[in-house]
Amino acid sequence: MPDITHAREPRLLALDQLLARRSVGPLQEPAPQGADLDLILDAGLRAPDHGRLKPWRFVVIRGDAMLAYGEKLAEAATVRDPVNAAALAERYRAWVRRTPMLIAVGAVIKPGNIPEIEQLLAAGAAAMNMLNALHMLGYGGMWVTGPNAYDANVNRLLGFEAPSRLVGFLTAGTPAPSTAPVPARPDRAAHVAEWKAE
Ligand SMILES: Cc1cc2nc3c(=O)[nH]c(=O)nc-3n(C[C@H](O)[C@H](O)[C@H](O)COP(=O)(O)O)c2cc1C
Repeated sequence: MPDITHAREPRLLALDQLLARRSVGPLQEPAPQGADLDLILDAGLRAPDHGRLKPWRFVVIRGDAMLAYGEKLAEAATVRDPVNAAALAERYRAWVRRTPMLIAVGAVIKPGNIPEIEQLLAAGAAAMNMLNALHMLGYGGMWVTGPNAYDANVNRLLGFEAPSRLVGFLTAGTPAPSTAPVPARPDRAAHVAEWKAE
């Protein structure tokens, strides 16, 4: 990242950080822990939430539990997709071995006036806040879903009984050296319009 600390007025430094965020695939140890991890989780808990339902639920998976979690994913794959179970099991085992930490993010859905989608969006906003916090603290991570995020057995394993559900997993760790080019950011004009009265 370019050294922008002297080029911008102080109130824009956080925004510069935000604009520089990108997802990081290859990660290495250390993963955030202690006070850093608390800050990241607290950032998640600052997400907006209609009706103050506090639907956010974060499940941290790390250390030895990562390997055990990989075995559970392998079991879930056997039920979900028996034909490809062996290949999927190997893929998930390899994935947990190279992932320093996971934060599973979901919403505990409460019945009532607040539509389910708004509770899921609140969980999504929490995920985004945590990705930004990871980046701002010098860590890296990426929001991933895939079949496990939609698998009832995996949801249940992590404490999400329908209608409560996962919105995804955040990988978390320290960015590994990478030569992959940084993708260009979207063109603002392609995504923004201004509505005007006729
Ligand atoms: C809800 C959601 C689910 C995602 N699931 C995956 C996934 O399973 N695998 C993947 O490679 N990228 C997934 N992505 C995309 C990456 O997290 C990331 O946003 C993308 O690679 C673009 O990188 P950037 O964040 O640096 O722009 C997902 C993104 C979102 C918002």
